Formats: sequence, C-alpha cells, structure tokens
Amino acid sequence: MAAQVSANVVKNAATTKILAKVPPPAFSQATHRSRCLAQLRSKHNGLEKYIYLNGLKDRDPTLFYTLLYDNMREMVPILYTPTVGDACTNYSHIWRRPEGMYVSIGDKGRIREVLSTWPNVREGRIAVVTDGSRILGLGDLGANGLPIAVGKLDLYIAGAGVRPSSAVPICLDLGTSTERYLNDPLYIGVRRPRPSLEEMDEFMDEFMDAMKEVFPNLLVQFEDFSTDNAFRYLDRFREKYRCFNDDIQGTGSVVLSGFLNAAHLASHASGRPLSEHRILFFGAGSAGIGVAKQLLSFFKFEGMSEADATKQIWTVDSKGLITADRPGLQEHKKFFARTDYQGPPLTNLVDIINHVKPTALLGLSTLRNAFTKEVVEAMASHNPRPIIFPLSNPVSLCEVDYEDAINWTDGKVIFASGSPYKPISRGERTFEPGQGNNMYIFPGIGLGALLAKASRVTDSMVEQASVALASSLDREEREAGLVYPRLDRIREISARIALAVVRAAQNASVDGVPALRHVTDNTLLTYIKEQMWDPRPSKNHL
Ligand SMILES: NC(=O)C1=CN([C@@H]2O[C@H](COP(=O)(O)OP(=O)(O)OC[C@H]3O[C@@H](n4cnc5c(N)ncnc54)[C@H](O)[C@@H]3O)[C@@H](O)[C@H]2O)C=CC1
Ligand SMILES: CC(=O)C(=O)O
Ligand SMILES: [Mg+2]
Repeated sequence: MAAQVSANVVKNAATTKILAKVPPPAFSQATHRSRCLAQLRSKHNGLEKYIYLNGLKDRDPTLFYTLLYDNMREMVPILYTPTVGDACTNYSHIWRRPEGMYVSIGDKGRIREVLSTWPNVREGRIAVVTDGSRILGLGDLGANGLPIAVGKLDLYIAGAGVRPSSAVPICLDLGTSTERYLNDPLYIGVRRPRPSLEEMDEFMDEFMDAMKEVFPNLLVQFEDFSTDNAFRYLDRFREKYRCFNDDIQGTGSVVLSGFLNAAHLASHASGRPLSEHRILFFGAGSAGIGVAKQLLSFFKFEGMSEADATKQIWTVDSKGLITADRPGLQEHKKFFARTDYQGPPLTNLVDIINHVKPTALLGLSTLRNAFTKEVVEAMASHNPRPIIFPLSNPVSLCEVDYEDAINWTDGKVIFASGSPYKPISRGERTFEPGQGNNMYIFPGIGLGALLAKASRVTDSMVEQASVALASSLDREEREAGLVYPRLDRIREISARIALAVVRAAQNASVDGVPALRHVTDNTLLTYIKEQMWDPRPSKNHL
C-alpha cells in the first residue's frame, strides 16, 4: 500500500524532495513484511515493541493487520496481555497520537456532540468502552486505560474480521483515585477524584443514550470497570442496549469452555462423574463471580438443578472462604456464600482446599504466586489430574507460573492461564499450556451479535458461544490434551462461535435478519466468513 501511494505522488509531483520518498526499485511487500518483523524483533523489551507496532499501525494499517494476522502468537502478547498492561501503566509517557475517543466527565450535558466528532459514525459497529478503573489486575489507571480498548479491538479486527473503520475505542475520562497519576505532570487525563455514584450514573445514562443515537449500529463491550460498577451497569443497560460486559460474561464464557474440556480430561483420569466436580474460586470480583455463575451451565448440562449446581462451587476472597454469615458481605458475593460451614473463618488456602477437596482451583484474585507449592500439592493430593487455572492478568499478577505447576504436579496439572506461557519440554514430552482468556470468545460474540443484528446480548448467546469454542478443538489439539484451540486458528473459531451466537439470537427472538433464520448452518457459516474483513491485499475486502 505504501508503495502504491508513493508511486501516485511521484506521478503528480516532480519535485526531488517527494521523489526521495519513493521506495527503492526492488521494493516488495513480502520483503517489507520480513523487514518489519526483523525491526520488531530487534527491540529490547515489550514496551518498545508495543511502541514500534503502534507506529506501524499509524503508518500503514493494512501492513500492520496483515502482520498481526500472520503472526498472532508472537504479536498478541505485545498488543494485548501482558504487554498492553505496561502500555497502559505508562500511557501518558508513551503517548504519540490520538487513537481512540476520550469522553470526559466535563462533557456531561454534551456527550452526544462529543461522540458526533468521531469520523464515519455510520460505520461504527463495535465500541470497547472502559473507564480505566480496573485495567487487567493493575488497578485504577484512569485515562491511561485506553490501550486496553485499542488492544481488544485489534483482536476483533484480526480475530473476527471486523473492519478497522468499524472499531471505536473509548476511554471514559472520569478522574482517578491513583495519586501517582494525579501528581504526574504528563498525566493525560482530568486531574480529579472519581465522581460520586450518583454523578457517574447520570453520566453513564447520558453516555449510553448518546451512543445509541450517534452510532445506531453499535455493539458496546464494557471493559475493565471496577467490580461494583461492572455488575451495576451490566444490569442497568443489558435489556435496553446491545451491550455486554467482557469481564463478567466474556470471561465466564471462555472459562466455561475450557472447563468443559478440562473436566472431561480430569474425570477420565479419576473415574468420577462430571457432576461431581467441585470448583474453588480464589478471587470473587467481577471476573470470579462472572465465571462462577457461568459455570452453573456446566452442571446444568449434566442435568442438575441450579440449586444443586450452586452447591458444587465455593468462593474465596481476601478474607477467606465466603460464608453467608459473614457481616457486611457485598451483594455480588452473596449468591455463592456457603451456608454449610459453621466453624471459625477459613483463611488459609491450603486449609480451604483440604476442607473443600476441589477438583478445580480457579484464580481471579490479582495475587501473584498465591498458588504456592503447598497449594498446588494439596490440589494434586486430592486429584490424579488437578485442574488449575490461574487466570489473573497480566503475567506479573498470575497466581502460579506454568513451569511451577508442571513441576509440582509431576506434569499432571490441567492448566490454563489468563496471560500466555510458553510450552515446556521435559525429556521426550512437551507440555502445552492453555490460555483461558476472553480474547477467544468476545470476537465471535461480537461478530455474531452484529451479523444477527441482535437487539441485545442474551445469556443463551453467551452460553452457546462457550459450547462452540469448547467443541472447536481439532483432532490434533485433542490428542495433545489441550483445553483451548491454538491461537492461529482464531478466525475459523470466531466464525464458528458467531454461527452459534446467531442461532442463539434467533432462538431467543432478538435477531433482526429474518432471512438468516432459514439457511442451513453450512450456508450461514459461509456467509459469516464472507463478511469477515481480510487485511491481506489479495483477499476480498467486504
Ligand atoms: N483471564 C481472563 O480472561 C480474565 C482475567 N481477569 C483477571 O481477573 C482478575 C480479577 O479481576 P476482577 O474480578 O475484576 O477484580 P477484583 O479486584 O474485583 O477482584 C479480585 C478478587 O480477588 C480477591 N482477592 C484479592 N486479594 C486476595 C487475597 N489476598 N486472597 C484472596 N482473595 C483475594 C478480592 O477479594 C476480590 O474478590 C484481574 O487480574 C483480571 O485481569 C479478568 C477478566 C478476564
Ligand atoms: C482479559 C481481561 O479482560 C482482563 O484481564 O481484564
Ligand atoms: Mg478485562
């Protein structure tokens, strides 16, 4: 693309200065892609790589997305977790150019006007919206949270074929409670504490109303709101607008999917039925409780009632095992609070494991190395193949490193982490970790919801997305004992998830394209794939 543009310039202008910008005669796109990869690999750390890629996207978006498409395993950990965490933390310092929209608390009363400044509002299809109050597990980063929205949208573009011009990254700049940013002369956001709940509710009501008016075809993905607000705004808006919360629903869906595959492997080893799985959640925030609620579907698939399914789940927060008799328990923790434990508070994780005897331990706590050797060994003492999913992001907050989990279980662990780990070789064997990250699911949910023109995102759409992901492993991946498919296949997988989401929307009568109801699954899948934007120049751009 750069070569074509420059060639046109040469035709129309005869100045040596412009001629000097023409690529060399032997220029080829293929060589240039290799050159860009070499430049990327020459950078010394993740943040430098992030800055390089960010510049490349600005200079030549088609080249950037082609490279991303062809090098998902290498580039996703830079543009997304873990490195996007560094990018967010340091965003005010590495900022180069506007790459998304800020809607500030000062814009209250004129949000519609602000949103209308976005170019091509009619093309807007997916907005990832964060208020920066809980970016990954890194806390309140305020206006520095924008790169998480940009990174998620890059996954929509590369992983589900959403057109770049349809992607709308938004950071709500509402202040921050992080002193260090308020005192940083380079801080990019408004310098004020976060608003009261009342003021925030007014802002959010106006924002969502304006979004619908300005971007009539948009799906809103709420991302990385602090836990209370994540639940509150999902409840408040889910029936009224086409929206979902990625940390609650996307994470729930992706973990249900990995758990479906993991539970089969574990039950095969133990000989115990699927209905007897016992799941312990370490961390009971928006992600922990969102996943726990979604895992009720696992027991439901085994024919159990919701009440019986709830008994198979235990939750732990910073004060220990969550029991119903704990004074002042937050609303979102009540559903799974245990009523069958009366002893002194259980605060030590090994004691809790020995009490619960879980088959699975899921970490969504933001507590680095919380799954110590003793914890992992306790899990292995109760299970021939313990399921251990340390899901906190980025890697610096992960509950246990893959290598430790392998060593401490003698390779028996069934493992998936939120951020990526590399495979580990032991003699003849190679152990390959799963990545239990909502990045596998939200591109497909978004694509399906858009193509169905769904008026809202139902629980059944989220659940069916999960089932589609779980069943998307190919034979080689199953034989390798994986619980998630490999990232290189994300487009194929997103198309299958989108198919399941369209069907679920139709079954729930929230779809808006009657013609798609009567086509076969094969025809629908072909249609979905045809709609996916492909950055590679030789492909059809729809
Ligand atoms: N893998 C994935 O796809 C996703 C991962 N996450 C990760 O999940 C983590 C949690 O996110 P949220 O639920 O929104 O955060 P949160 O801050 O609301 O929840 C954290 C939970 O961990 C508990 N916790 C903190 N310290 C603890 C300790 N010492 N012992 C026991 N429990 C402790 C807290 O009490 C709270 O219940 C983050 O690191 C986030 O990156 C979130 C969404 C998706
Ligand atoms: C993956 C993700 O959404 C999170 O860590 O918040
Ligand atoms: Mg998130």
